[in-house]
Amino acid sequence: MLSRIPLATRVRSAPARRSIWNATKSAVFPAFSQATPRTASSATLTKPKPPVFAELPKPVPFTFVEDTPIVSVDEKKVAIGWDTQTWSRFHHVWLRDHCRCPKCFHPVTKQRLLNTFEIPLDITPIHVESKPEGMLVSWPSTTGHQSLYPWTWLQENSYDPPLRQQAAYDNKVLWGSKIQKAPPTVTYEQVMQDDELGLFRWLSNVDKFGFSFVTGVPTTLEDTEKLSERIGFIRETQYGKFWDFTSDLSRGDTAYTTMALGAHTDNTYFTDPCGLQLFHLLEHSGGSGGATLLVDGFYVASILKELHPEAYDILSRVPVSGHAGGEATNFYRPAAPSGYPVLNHDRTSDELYQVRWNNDDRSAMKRIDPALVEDWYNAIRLWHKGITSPDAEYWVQLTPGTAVVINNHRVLHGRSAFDGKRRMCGAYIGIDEYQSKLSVLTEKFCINENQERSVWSPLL
Ligand SMILES: C[N+](C)(C)CCCC[C@H](N)C(=O)O
Ligand SMILES: O=C(O)CCC(=O)C(=O)O
Repeated sequence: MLSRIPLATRVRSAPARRSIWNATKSAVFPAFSQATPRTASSATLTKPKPPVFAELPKPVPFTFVEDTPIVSVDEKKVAIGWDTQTWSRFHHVWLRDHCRCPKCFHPVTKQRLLNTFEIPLDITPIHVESKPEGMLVSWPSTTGHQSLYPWTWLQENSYDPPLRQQAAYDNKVLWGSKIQKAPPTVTYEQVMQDDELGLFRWLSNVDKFGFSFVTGVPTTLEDTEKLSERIGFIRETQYGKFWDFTSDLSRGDTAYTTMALGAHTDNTYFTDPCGLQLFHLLEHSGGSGGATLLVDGFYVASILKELHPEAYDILSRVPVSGHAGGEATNFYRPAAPSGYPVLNHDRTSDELYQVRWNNDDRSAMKRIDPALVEDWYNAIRLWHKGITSPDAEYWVQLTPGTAVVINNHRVLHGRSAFDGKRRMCGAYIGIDEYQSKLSVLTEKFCINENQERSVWSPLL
């Protein structure tokens, strides 16, 4: 029974997650069997519920040291003993390059002033001292250069070993169709408040769940545009800046028809697909359908990784290109001639950070390795079964006054076919603008409590 799965499975370490899925693998994932794709009519349509606050992100506490740590120096590195089991090692050249005294690091612009390339690769400290406020390093120099590194900063930036792999405020929660019971929601009034706490709750929802509703939005283009701009400036594209669209094929895209659109992410034809996508249904009269579909791509990917690791690997390796070619005056395709994989991972942490999937906009696979063609088609078939499974699909009927913002790098969206007059407005926001606003609000409410950004900020 699906009900045995917690509403939203907090992403913890893989073993913990695996134990949840192993226990219910057969019961939970008919998705990868012969599930028949559903339309909104076979789904239980719901309307967004009253506000559900995701608790604000709590910083992962540093392992504060009882007394000042032990430091020891060899010819290449400084070793710091946090406790008898935990040590970090920092190369001398790395430490010198990361000095943040006002001569080496601009205190206002937070930019490096030091000339990295004048640091001798074999530089070695004259003296290293463990002090209550941090590690004090004295360097060979005519001016007696000293660097003081705070202990929390050294823990944050420890790379050998990484001590804080997971970003201190990364609290992603993967979800399936059961999210419908308590979808992340804030109110327009909260979001528009001057103190920005409501805005932080909204973006914390998006950071955690990949989407969030906003209820009580005035049903006007102007107010919806203002709501979008609370996050950051709107990204203008070939579809315009703030869009107001309907099924008139005014643009060369099936979004401007009454057709159903399967779960997809937008802009797979851009090198940098938009980060957030806001939708606000202004009107739907004289017809039915047009329900909105949301699917957590990270959730489906983690199940695929569990059940079909070989398919997950193919989707993570084989690049796919896309195009927007429906208008004579423009033609879009990504900078990488082969495109980008469906599943994209951070190069060092291997964390999945972006899903790119729109089978309608996919271009001819003319650069695919012939040896991978059959495996790739098998892999996308498994992916399709996952994103169209009853376990993953969350269908919701938007109504005027409730907007939804979606992280287009994680959550796929779609809609059921419709008839009648349907008018949707919304906007794209770049992923960097979204993450910048979230970082600033995290600093304000979780790190600095409205203080000025320190040169030792964990964000730098
Ligand atoms: C959102 N708006 C209606 C303006 C444009 C929709 C573009 C849809 C396009 N096929 C894509 O997947 O990016
Ligand atoms: O019309 C809708 O509800 C969504 C359209 C869509 O998927 C898009 O614009 O990308």
